[in-house]
Amino acid sequence: MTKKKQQIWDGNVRDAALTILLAVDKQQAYSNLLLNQTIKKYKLEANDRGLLTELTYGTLQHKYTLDYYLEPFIRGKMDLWVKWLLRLSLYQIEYLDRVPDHAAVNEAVEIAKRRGHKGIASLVNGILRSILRQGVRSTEEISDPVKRLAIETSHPDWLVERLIDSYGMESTTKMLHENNVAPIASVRVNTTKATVQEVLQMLEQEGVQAEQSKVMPECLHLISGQAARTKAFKEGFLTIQDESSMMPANVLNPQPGWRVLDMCAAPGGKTTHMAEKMKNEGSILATDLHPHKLDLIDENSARLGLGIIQTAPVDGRKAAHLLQQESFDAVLVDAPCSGFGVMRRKPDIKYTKREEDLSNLHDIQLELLNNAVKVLKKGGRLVYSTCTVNKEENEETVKAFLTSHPEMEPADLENLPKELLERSQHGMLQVFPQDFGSDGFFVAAFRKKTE
Ligand SMILES: C[S@@+](CC[C@H](N)C(=O)[O-])C[C@H]1O[C@@H](n2cnc3c(N)ncnc32)[C@H](O)[C@@H]1O
Repeated sequence: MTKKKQQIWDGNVRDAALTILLAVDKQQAYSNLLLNQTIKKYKLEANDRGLLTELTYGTLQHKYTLDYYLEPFIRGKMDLWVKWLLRLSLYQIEYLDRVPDHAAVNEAVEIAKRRGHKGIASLVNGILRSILRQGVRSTEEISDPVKRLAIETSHPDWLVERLIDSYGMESTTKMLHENNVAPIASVRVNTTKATVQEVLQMLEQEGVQAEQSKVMPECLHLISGQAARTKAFKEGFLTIQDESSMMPANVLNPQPGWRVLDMCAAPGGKTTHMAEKMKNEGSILATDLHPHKLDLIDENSARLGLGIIQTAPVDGRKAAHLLQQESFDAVLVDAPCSGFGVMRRKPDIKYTKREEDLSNLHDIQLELLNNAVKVLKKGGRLVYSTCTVNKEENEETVKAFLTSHPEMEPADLENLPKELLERSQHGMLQVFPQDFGSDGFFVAAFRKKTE
């Protein structure tokens, strides 16, 4: 790419990042979906894709910290887009070594001129140059340690307090810092089609460097390159999935020939994993509340060559009325949740979830589990999982569930590596983002008593 073209694209990337940030704020749009759409629409090349992702996630991830830095330099009201432009520019100045400060300021001024007028450009220029001269204030000025941690890591106060109550200051501090670090990209090998070594070789031939995880044997960590663009992906040799999300299928441990229900299945990451574990023998009914999401499961199973998955739109809270009683050997409830374990991937969660939403989620999770029990055969295995680190949705949902279901008992978490089993207690396992660099995730296993 010529130097001139690079410069033109640089401008577009920052502008595109600003458009995404504004849509996330104003329309509560999902940052990850908008990023993917923008990358497709502008047909961005690898460098620009990387920069756009970094600018969008980085600015969102550090929003409260950036606001704390900006506050002394802003007087009076300001349009929302100008505020986001300042955050975006200050993010580059404070966190990105590869962007020279003057380039970040110049780009901001150009965008301000294009989107507004000369007056706004001069305001943006003035604020950013003052910050460059004076530097930003230290968070040491915040005397309350909870508030300081909230600002330093850019999380809402109520969430920081809640996590400290549950896990203590040390773990919470590690977790909140980890939430601002880019996740490890990982993929799951489709073991019905090839071995781990074969898929590693296929990827290498396509210029993607990867290595086998030391935790989950079917998991590869990507070192460089993009799995989604490879022939190996298109031909169904792998699925893009976080390593923690590979736990539920392993813990449920469905065997070839079983009849399995995946109650909250879309987009089918765990459904297809289970089908692979079952060597594509038996049957899986994959249901989800939202009918339009079922296509994603069908697409994924077709790509992976898995023929045992059937999809149906079912509200899990009514599953016991719609499906046959005691007809499944195993049920997976990968429940809707607050997503506090995946804030690295979806930083908007930090700012949009409200504390009052959490007990509602707990109630829905219980309803789903109540229905799962009814369709599960005696002696059958039930696994409950969430991608959150919120005790109310994890341990407390399990406790309430077991209290109201004497016919169920906690079951051993089988089929997991030693490092994970050592962390489990009473048939439950909470993984934190700082443990293995994978998502924060919770899994619990139960068995339906035979009498
Ligand atoms: C955590 S996601 C599932 C991810 C999926 N298991 C995977 O591995 O790809 C939770 C899913 O639950 C679905 N859902 C929400 N409420 C539901 C309900 N009442 N019944 C069934 N599915 C529900 C959502 O549409 C969402 O797709």
